[in-house]
Amino acid sequence: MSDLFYRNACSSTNDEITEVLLYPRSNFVGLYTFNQIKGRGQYGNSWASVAEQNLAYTVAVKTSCILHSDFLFNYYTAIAVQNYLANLTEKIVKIKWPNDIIVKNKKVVGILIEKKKINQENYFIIGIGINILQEEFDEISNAGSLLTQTGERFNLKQFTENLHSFLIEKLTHIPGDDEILAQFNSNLFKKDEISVFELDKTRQNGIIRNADENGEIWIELEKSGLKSFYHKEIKLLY
Ligand SMILES: Nc1ncnc2c1ncn2[C@@H]1O[C@H](COP(=O)(O)OP(=O)(O)OP(=O)(O)O)[C@@H](O)[C@H]1O
Ligand SMILES: O=C(O)CCCC[C@@H]1SC[C@@H]2NC(=O)N[C@@H]21
Repeated sequence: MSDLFYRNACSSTNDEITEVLLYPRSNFVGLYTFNQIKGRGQYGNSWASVAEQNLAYTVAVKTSCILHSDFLFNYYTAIAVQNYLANLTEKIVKIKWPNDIIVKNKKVVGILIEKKKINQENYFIIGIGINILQEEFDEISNAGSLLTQTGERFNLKQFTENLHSFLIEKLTHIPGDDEILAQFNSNLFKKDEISVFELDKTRQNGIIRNADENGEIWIELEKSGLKSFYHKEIKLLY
């Protein structure tokens, strides 16, 4: 059983879902809008949305339903969204570590997972922003939408309802840690390709090898060999 709520406008769906969860609900509660006004990204960044073009969606899941470590749960959410998009398009859909979704080299999806206690219950609050119909990304150079990257115009409401059902199915059947890691690594953006990174304010070439069970990424760097990094210790430039 699930509930999916719609609002004409929201500040942030990750914040407003708290109000929805004050009342007894099913195990998976979704809230979405096509007009998010104060979207939040990772590390306190803001998440930009153009009204009636992009989706802001949050699904809340009781943490008691989830046995995995936080970052494996993060990885699994990214896999689920990647799978959903890959089923909709022939274009290449990848996961940029740790959890951005890239379609044909542009960031189309951002995911922000937070933990909150509401009414004595602990939740994973999974916020997913998807650029769907937006055509111009003047200030965000690496961003794109499903329209710019696939040429397809998806119906916003249908897209959201199908996404919600798909995610619930995925979150109801979470595989083991090894399987999550294997699926994550097989969809990793730039895996085994020469890339340019920024590390300690300098640039160097390297090759992404794999994400591991500790939440680190292993990169073979031209100058210092194979090393592992946590998020924000190294930046993939291109
Ligand atoms: N609608 C949007 N689509 C794509 N990116 C957006 C959007 N709105 C805001 N952004 C922000 O643009 C920035 C660029 O994304 P990018 O993936 O380069 O940053 P990042 O996630 O901080 O990078 P990294 O994980 O490599 O350190 C991010 O801060 C992202 O949150
Ligand atoms: O890449 C990122 O920085 C994460 C962006 C997450 C954006 C989504 S949109 C729905 C939910 N509500 C928010 O305020 N943020 C998330």
